[in-house]
This record gives sequence, structure tokens and C-alpha cells, in this order.
Amino acid sequence: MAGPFLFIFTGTGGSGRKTIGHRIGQELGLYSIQSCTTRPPRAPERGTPDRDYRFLSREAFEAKQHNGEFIETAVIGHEQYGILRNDLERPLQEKRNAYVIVNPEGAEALKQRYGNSAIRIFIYVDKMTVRERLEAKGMSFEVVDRYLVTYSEEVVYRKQCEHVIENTDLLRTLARIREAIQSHL
Ligand SMILES: Nc1nc2c(ncn2[C@@H]2O[C@H](COP(=O)(O)OP(=O)(O)O)[C@@H](O)[C@H]2O)c(=O)[nH]1
Ligand SMILES: Nc1ncnc2c1ncn2[C@@H]1O[C@H](COP(=O)(O)OP(=O)(O)O)[C@@H](O)[C@H]1O
Repeated sequence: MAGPFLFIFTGTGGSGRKTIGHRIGQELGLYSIQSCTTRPPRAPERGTPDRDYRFLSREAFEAKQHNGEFIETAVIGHEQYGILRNDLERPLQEKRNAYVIVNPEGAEALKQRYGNSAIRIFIYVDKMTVRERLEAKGMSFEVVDRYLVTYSEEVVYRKQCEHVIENTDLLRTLARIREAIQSHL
């Protein structure tokens, strides 16, 4: 076993990365690295605003960006996303395995930086399934459409990832991902 490892849950939007990442992360005791975003919380997130993102005002985000505090940033739609260098490096310095959930662009930036310590797990489902799941979650038609616009662009990144897993049956997916992660530990 080498390490510590940074497990990167990536894939197409709406494929189940957050659902799976947090569940497996908690189960295997991986340190959770949150991203920051300027987008406002959506209704289901309002009760638990701290789980997926640290919600920052545009001013606060830009101030941190100006100070060079982000290791990686992305603009998606009109909103900014990014991971703070300190948030990412703290667990790794403490020799803790950690995980992050980002789009393929973010996964590539982190892979470039962390090399063999970065393990990308690409999660996907077909477009129709994304639509059905997000609509069932109560997401508006426009937001679902935005997820699907980037689908074709994102799905090609699977070829570069260390693990590629289709998330059809959740329990089966969790078992496969658990096994994939444990093969590194
Ligand atoms: N590159 C990059 N992508 C991120 C970061 N944080 C989140 N993302 C991705 O950006 C997209 C944001 O979509 P959004 O609809 O706001 O949030 P979601 O509910 O997490 O899918 C998703 O694909 C996220 O995985 C980040 O820090 N960097
Ligand atoms: N295997 C699965 N079967 C059915 N629904 C799922 C499955 N995996 C995830 N979901 C649901 O799909 C939706 C999108 O999942 P989410 O984790 O938010 O995706 P992402 O983080 O990739 O955008 C959520 O409502 C989630 O509960």
C-alpha cells in the first residue's frame, strides 16, 4: 500500500457521484473535501447546506481566487466552483485518504497535479436515466436540460479514468466501487 490517495468521483452530471461518493467515503473513512461554489443552494440542499458544497458569495469567492487560494476552479453556467488548496492538502499531509466530487475538467486538473496518488472513478448512466432521476428529485426542466447539454462532452473522459462504472443498480454499483477503492488500499 502506498498513499495517501485522493479518490476523485467524476463522471456525467446527475449520474450519482454525490450519492455514491459520500456513502462510500463515509463507509471507508475517507476524508471529505468540499468544493466551494457561488451558486445558491437548491431547495433540497437548504436543510443541509454544508454537505456537498461550501456556498460562498461571489465577492468571497473572488477574494479567495485573487489570493491564489484555489487549487482548481471551473465556471459552469454563470457560477464558479473551486477547491481550496488548504482543504485538499491538509488531509494528504496528515496521510489520510480523501475524496472529492468534481466534473471531468476538475478531475483532469487534479490528476495532472497529483499523478499516481489521484484515482479517478468515472460514474455514468444513460441520458434518459439522468433525466428520469433528476426530474424525480424535483429538479426543474431547465436545470435538467443543462446537465444533459454537457453529457456528450463529459462522457468521453471515461476512457482516461482508472475505474469506469455504470450506476444502474445502486447496491451493485456501491459494491463495485468499494472493491475498486479497496484494491488501492
Ligand atoms: N471543476 C470543478 N467542478 C466542480 C467543482 N465542484 C463541483 N463541480 C462540478 O460542477 C458541476 C456543478 O453542477 P451543479 O448542478 O451546480 O451541482 P451538482 O448538484 O453537484 O451537480 C457538477 O458536475 C459538479 O461535480 C469544483 O470545485 N471544480
Ligand atoms: N443507482 C441509482 N438508482 C436510482 N437513483 C439513483 C441511483 N444513484 C443515484 N440516484 C439518484 O439520482 C439523482 C442524482 O444523483 P446525484 O448523486 O445527485 O448525482 P451527481 O452528483 O452525479 O450529479 C439523485 O436523486 C439520486 O438519489
